[in-house]
Amino acid sequence: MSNERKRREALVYHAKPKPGKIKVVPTKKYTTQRDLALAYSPGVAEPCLEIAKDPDNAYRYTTKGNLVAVISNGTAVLGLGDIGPEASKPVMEGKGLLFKIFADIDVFDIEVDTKDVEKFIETVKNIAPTFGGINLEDIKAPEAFEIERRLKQELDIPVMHDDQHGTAIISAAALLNAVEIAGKKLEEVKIVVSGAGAAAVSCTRLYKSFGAKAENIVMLDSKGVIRADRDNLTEEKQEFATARKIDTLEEAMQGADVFVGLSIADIVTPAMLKSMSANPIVFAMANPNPEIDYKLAVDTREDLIMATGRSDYPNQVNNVLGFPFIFRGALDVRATKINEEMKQAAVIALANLAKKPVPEQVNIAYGETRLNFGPDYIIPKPFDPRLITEVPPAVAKAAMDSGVAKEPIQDWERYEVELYERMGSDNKITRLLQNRAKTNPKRVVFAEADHLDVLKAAQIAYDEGITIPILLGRREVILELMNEIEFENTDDILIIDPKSDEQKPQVDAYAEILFEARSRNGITLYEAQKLLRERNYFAAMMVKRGDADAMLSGYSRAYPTVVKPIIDIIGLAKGVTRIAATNLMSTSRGPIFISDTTMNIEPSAEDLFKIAQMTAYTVRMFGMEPVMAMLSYANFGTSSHPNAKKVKQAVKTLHERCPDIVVDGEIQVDFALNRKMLQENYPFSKLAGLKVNTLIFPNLESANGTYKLIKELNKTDSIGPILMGLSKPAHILQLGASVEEMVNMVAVAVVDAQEKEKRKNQSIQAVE
Ligand SMILES: NC(=O)C1=CN([C@@H]2O[C@H](COP(=O)(O)OP(=O)(O)OC[C@H]3O[C@@H](n4cnc5c(N)ncnc54)[C@H](OP(=O)(O)O)[C@@H]3O)[C@@H](O)[C@H]2O)C=CC1
Ligand SMILES: CC(=O)C(=O)O
Ligand SMILES: [Mg+2]
Repeated sequence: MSNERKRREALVYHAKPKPGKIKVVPTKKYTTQRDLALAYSPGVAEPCLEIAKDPDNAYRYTTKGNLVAVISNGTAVLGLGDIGPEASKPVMEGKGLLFKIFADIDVFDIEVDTKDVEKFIETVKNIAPTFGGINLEDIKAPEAFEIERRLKQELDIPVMHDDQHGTAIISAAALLNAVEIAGKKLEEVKIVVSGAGAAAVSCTRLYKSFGAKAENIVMLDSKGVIRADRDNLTEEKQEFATARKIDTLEEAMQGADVFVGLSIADIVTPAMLKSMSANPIVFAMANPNPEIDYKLAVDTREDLIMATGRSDYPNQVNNVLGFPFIFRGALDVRATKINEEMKQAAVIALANLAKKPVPEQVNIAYGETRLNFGPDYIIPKPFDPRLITEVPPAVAKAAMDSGVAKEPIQDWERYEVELYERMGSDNKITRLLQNRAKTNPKRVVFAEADHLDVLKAAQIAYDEGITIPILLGRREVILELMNEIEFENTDDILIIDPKSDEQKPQVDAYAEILFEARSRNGITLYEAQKLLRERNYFAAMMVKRGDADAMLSGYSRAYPTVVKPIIDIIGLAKGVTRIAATNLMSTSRGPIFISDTTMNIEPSAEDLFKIAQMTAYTVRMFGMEPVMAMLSYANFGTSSHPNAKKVKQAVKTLHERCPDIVVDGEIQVDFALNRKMLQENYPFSKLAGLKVNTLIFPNLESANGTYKLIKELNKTDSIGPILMGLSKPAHILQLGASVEEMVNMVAVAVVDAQEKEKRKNQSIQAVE
């Protein structure tokens, strides 16, 4: 993708559909007059009075305990420098987003228009009562040191300058591991630190606390090596001044074991890398562009252990891995500060986590086959779901042990469950799906590629490495639209117009195949030729013949007109009598599959059994184990109506023929989703104590209505309908689907193709 396109994409992302990245969402009911009388006057006076009596009650009655201020004056924004408070807002909103998605912490971002240290401190102190913690961000050195020191001293809530300590914690964990992999000792390695600002000073201090020796460290600022005999050094720079008589980065790098970059882009040359010792460690952490380009560095030396602050290369050493989890632990024990013990505990927790076997989910999320502790994996990945249960407890425990926890944790097991459950609402399923698709991209034929949004989806999926698209439609229209959206017409992308003369030989060949298969079903060769000029028939035949791996259609046509060619040409998988569809909803309690959302109007007990079985197959395709409720208006025999009995029969068949599927019913939806209700009333159920993730509805109206209701009311992401039961991957888009929905469906089609390839000779029936 060109830099100009990346630039525009970033601007559109921030501008549309609403400007910015975060919003405030009420957490209490507010529908009735009674609710409002509690939420606001007169009811609100009661918690006010309680807090007036004892300010600590703010933690009980308000969001204070889970609210962090991300505060900046915009003087050192990433590596962009002093760009001012307004210009820093996208970064601060970004930190807010990361706090929320990784640790469920709410954030107000605050941009303060002053460079005056005293005024800044006063502002933060004045607003501190609102917050449970203060995250200082992108404030330049040396002011950052004084601001943080004073605020820590004068406030009784955790205050952390993220660029100093977040960065120090992550890079220290990475350094401990990198040194071990390089077969060296931290006490002995020669370290060059480029930058003498907030991040660099704090990182170097933490490395020293883990054993790095002052005499082995050379630090540089914009003027060169910080020598002890240099004039006008700040207190912090004096702390790291070297006695060596050298001036330049080039000289400092000779024979060095470690380079730590927290300065600006592109100041390290290949020649400098070559002059370093064997197995050198390079952390080029300037953002957004590192001190040396990742590829240039790894091409220069094979024995290099390389990390950057970026997410698009291995070893992202970025404070995103730290601040959400450090604050989570600190807030959860109401720590009055974030002290050295807590930081060191976070370092050790992170370093150790990188050495543990990586869950498959993380491999999938990063499109890796196998992440293993080693030169390309020295630190956990930010999307590792174990971070939330490993780092905050370590930080919380250190706070308790060092006496700064006002509310110590009593039950660690329960705390771990709480931490885990906080993460239910993120969109990791979409991420998982797209990344799994990327591991082995497939050729997807887009039957309606002459529609702008379909083409945009194909472009994104292609850019993301999910698919190699085959574009069906009028060639000149497709080319014009491609030009409009700067979708480069590369050699690997096929454009096919089944109606064109050029395509006639292939249409005729496909028609022969259809004619041969269907001539005894009343189809003539002429009719077959006519059908094959129709794009859905053509696309389906491409998949059938293996000229494409999957097809996608339905954006501009009614469902039945797309289903028919798919069934006619591709046909059902072995053992399947009817196809069905499931929708994956991303809900606040985690992902939920809903079936059958589009195909079977009034399924029989046998149909319900098959729908459940096919859905279980699809759930597993997403790397999850199904925990399935067979829904009804009745619970376990409370009604003898045939509708309830039908579900009961389907459950019986499932229990008999598919003992590997965790499934039960007939059950009402609230009992299925509310673990407490289920446990209290039906403790014998196979679902008791489990988190249901799959709902099989008794008929089409209820399943279809429910998924659309959830989607519209909650504005939840929905992936699907995912067609189940076909012999080859074909998926149907919702009429007028959004580009985002279509990209997800491309990923579904690709993953489906990967799975079908894997199980080539197995049919769904084989699991019976
Ligand atoms: N990966 C990560 O997680 C993080 C990365 N960073 C990155 O670190 C960098 C610094 O951030 P921060 O410490 O907050 O900013 P500061 O403004 O506090 O410090 C910047 C430092 O860089 C020095 N510098 C500027 N030019 C050069 C040069 N040519 N050679 C050597 N040093 C130079 C400055 O020198 P002088 O003192 O002379 O002005 C100053 O010491 C940024 O690029 C930022 O994106 C920061 C935090 C986290
Ligand atoms: C990552 C970060 O905080 C920075 O680059 O400033
Ligand atoms: Mg920063």
